[in-house]
Amino acid sequence: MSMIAAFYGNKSILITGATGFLGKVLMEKLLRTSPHLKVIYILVRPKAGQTLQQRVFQILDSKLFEKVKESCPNVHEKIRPISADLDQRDFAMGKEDMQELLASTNIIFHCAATVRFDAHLRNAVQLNVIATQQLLVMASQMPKLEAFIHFSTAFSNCNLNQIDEVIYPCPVEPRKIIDSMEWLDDTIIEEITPKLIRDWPNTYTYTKALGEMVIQQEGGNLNIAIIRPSIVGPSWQEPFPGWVDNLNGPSGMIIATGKGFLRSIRATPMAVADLIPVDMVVNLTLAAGWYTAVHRPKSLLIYHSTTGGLNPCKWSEMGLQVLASFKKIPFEKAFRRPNANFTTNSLSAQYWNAVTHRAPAIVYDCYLVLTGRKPRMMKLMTRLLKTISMLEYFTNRSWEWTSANSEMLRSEMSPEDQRVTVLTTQAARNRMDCISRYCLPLRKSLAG
Ligand SMILES: CCCCCCCCCCCCCCCCCCCCCCCCCC(=O)SCCNC(=O)CCNC(=O)[C@H](O)C(C)(C)COP(=O)(O)OP(=O)(O)OC[C@H]1O[C@@H](n2cnc3c(N)ncnc32)[C@H](O)[C@@H]1OP(=O)(O)O
Ligand SMILES: NC(=O)C1=CN([C@@H]2O[C@H](COP(=O)(O)OP(=O)(O)OC[C@H]3O[C@@H](n4cnc5c(N)ncnc54)[C@H](OP(=O)(O)O)[C@@H]3O)[C@@H](O)[C@H]2O)C=CC1
Repeated sequence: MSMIAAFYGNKSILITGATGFLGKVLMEKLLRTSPHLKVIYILVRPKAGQTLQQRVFQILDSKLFEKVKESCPNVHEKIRPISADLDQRDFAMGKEDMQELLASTNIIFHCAATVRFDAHLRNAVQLNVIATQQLLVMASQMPKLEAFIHFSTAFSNCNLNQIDEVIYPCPVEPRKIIDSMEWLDDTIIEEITPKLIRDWPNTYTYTKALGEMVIQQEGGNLNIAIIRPSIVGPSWQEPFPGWVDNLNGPSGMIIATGKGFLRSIRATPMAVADLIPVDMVVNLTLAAGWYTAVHRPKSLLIYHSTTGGLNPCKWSEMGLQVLASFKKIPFEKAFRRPNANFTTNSLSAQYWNAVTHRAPAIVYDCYLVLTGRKPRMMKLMTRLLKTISMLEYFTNRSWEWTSANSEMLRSEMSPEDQRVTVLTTQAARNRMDCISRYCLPLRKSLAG
């Protein structure tokens, strides 16, 4: 039997961000492979008029959980949602809930974060730094805690080119940033944000770097590991190939290409597109949780969940795959026939934006107005161009991530675990497979 799966049997596990993309896949895999685990506590906030229970029910009712429900029909009983808002002091949690968590938790997976690139620095600091700090305080009061696994990103140090599995210091101490957020007003924070974040491209990557420093400085004697995935894409194998449910990263751009909205993007064709399927990230996470708890490494270990260093895939390869896939199976009701190119300088990008994005949108909106309908294409294009401009930083650079810890982890796994738990290394060998799978699930789940 898998030692990792057996390890999680009989454990009480706390997951933050379980309603998010990675958190859901993590929860599913735990329930499917370790059906004897005691309980999974998930910190959930009510949202969009839905109660906690409605949110959890909707997640468990989704296709992602079909397989686990076959093998574990009482899956609802294993999940204990706890009302919590990570933006609030003590997470606005009830006293009894807090006491239960403190007394019972064996493993923490901290996935919650704001992943928006345009988040206000105050919000990004609150969730990606202060909430992490608060969770560490909680963890230090948990007598049964065996491991604390924190999700960061491979891009937390994207201001560097060569990134090792270590924590790099930030120019300003996290504590100083946290303190300043208390007395500075929003407008001043907006004004000083570019100066604070320096050569980080956005508040997301910057606050993830600060979050790592907080973990290092305030982790105390806790058994901690940090997972740094690169660009997380649809599942490769588990629970079935091609699951994805959001438009983050390349997904939204691929849909926009398939629908004929996106005709050009500023990208360096030879730059590496470091994509990692979500199930590989989850496999690495569960293995790291097991290793951290059982082997109790002397220092905090960081695991890169990346593919580029092993078998790099270029944006040009990805682009060709995407176009070939849409040629084979096109979207219904596309705006235009999918056809796109990469531009490499900002002048030609501006030209293509005017000619292939804005001009057709204006013409189409005029047509809508003339036929008595509401114009909408220019609004959509403006949003798309804003998103492209935020992603450009990542499509025009390459990074090298080392992966010694991930390789060490694999060598520590039992032969059975090595067989059933596909980590980054093998995923990289099948990268084209992962990429071509991007299009089909997106079409199925998001097109409309
Ligand atoms: C030579 C060959 C040539 C071949 C050529 C081929 C060429 C072409 C082929 C294409 C190839 C591929 C190239 C890909 C490049 C991508 C690079 C990715 C790099 C990523 C690096 C990531 C590194 C870090 C990884 C990490 O570490 S963590 C995760 C990273 N974090 C993110 O990825 C969040 C980013 N995003 C945001 O930060 C926010 O998106 C923001 C941007 C602020 C906007 O924000 P805003 O304008 O407000 O818009 P949204 O809120 O997004 O959307 C508002 C509403 O529109 C909806 N909608 C959004 N899109 C779409 C859509 N398309 N279609 C329909 N609906 C949509 C949405 O559903 C929502 O609907 P509603 O809910 O309102 O009903
Ligand atoms: N996706 C990717 O490409 C990558 C992700 N990562 C990291 O992985 C982790 C998970 O990312 P991903 O799943 O994609 O992100 P999602 O945006 O899909 O999920 C974020 C989760 O955090 C929760 N959350 C946000 N704010 C609060 C709050 N105030 N109180 C309680 N919960 C909150 C969300 O809850 P709600 O549903 O209520 O909004 C959601 O469950 C993050 O730490 C991210 O930095 C790293 C590299 C790449």
